[in-house]
Amino acid sequence: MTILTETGIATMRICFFGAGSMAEAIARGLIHEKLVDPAKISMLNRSNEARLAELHERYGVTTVLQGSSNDTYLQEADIIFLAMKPKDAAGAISEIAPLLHTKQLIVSVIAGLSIASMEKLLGGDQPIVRTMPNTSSTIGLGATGISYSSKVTPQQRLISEAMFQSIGITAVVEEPLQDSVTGVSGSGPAYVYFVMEAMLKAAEELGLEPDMAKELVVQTVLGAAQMVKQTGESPEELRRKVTSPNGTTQAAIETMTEAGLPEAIVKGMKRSSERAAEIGAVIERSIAE
Ligand SMILES: NC(=O)C1=CN([C@@H]2O[C@H](COP(=O)(O)OP(=O)(O)OC[C@H]3O[C@@H](n4cnc5c(N)ncnc54)[C@H](OP(=O)(O)O)[C@@H]3O)[C@@H](O)[C@H]2O)C=CC1
Ligand SMILES: O=C(O)[C@@H]1CCC=N1
Repeated sequence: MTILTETGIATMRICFFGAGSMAEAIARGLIHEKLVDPAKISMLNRSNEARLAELHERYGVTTVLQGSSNDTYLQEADIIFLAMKPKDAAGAISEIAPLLHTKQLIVSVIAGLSIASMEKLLGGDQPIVRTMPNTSSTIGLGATGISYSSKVTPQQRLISEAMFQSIGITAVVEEPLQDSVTGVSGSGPAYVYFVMEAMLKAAEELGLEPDMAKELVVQTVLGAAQMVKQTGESPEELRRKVTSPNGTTQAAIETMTEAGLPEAIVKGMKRSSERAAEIGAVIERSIAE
């Protein structure tokens, strides 16, 4: 608590530029963990008023449509989260660049968007934090990769890490590794949900009622993740303990291996990482043109 108080974060105004799923996950976490008062948070989007009304209702934050009459939220914020889709990022960031000043901390969650591209778009000397969080931040179980531009001060690093640690764990990485973090934990929750979807489908095909199937599958995934965390044993060791020689699990694992499951997961994760780099390159080219 002392470190958080020292950073002065409780007195800071935070503006989310882009009010979608990721912005909500972070804002909810910060509010729920009592790191920031909702009165200090503003959330802006481009057109979706119903979404803004929902966020205001749910969290008590100030919500506004981005536009000239609302510039003040961006101008007065101490911390600005950039949280729109990558395709909207270049246009949106260059539009607000003239409003910003160099004391503001810019925190991006945008996949692929490099610090160099943001520096070009902002055209100023703002300290920039590039992050790759995930949606589990909503319940305080996020995993966020963090990289800093050379302008970020030690105090601003503390603030950034405190914010993301309040909603999960953090890993400070060299910027080139952010695309790898995207492939691992940024997109990661979706892989687990994808596996769960298949497990649910199979459970129902095996005759279980949907509600019961869901309860069994969720508890199995939760228990398995907690086993890795709490026992300190590797997933491989734990898998071996489930697998009796010539038993049911061995039969399942052999079938899944023959069907190419391990390779498919590795290939998919590498593709996510590669896609993050592609997205970043597209933005970079659009700025250069
Ligand atoms: N979802 C995830 O799991 C993760 C997402 N990310 C990154 O987070 C970013 C946001 O993703 P996500 O939250 O899923 O996206 P969403 O589509 O849910 O939200 C994007 C938001 O940005 C707003 N927006 C778009 N253009 C502008 C603009 N010009 N000015 C102001 N607001 C604008 C949209 O408003 P409107 O609807 O009104 O246009 C919308 O509220 C992406 O860059 C993604 O790469 C990172 C990690 C995980
Ligand atoms: O799918 C995406 O592009 C974003 C980035 C990581 C998770 N969701």
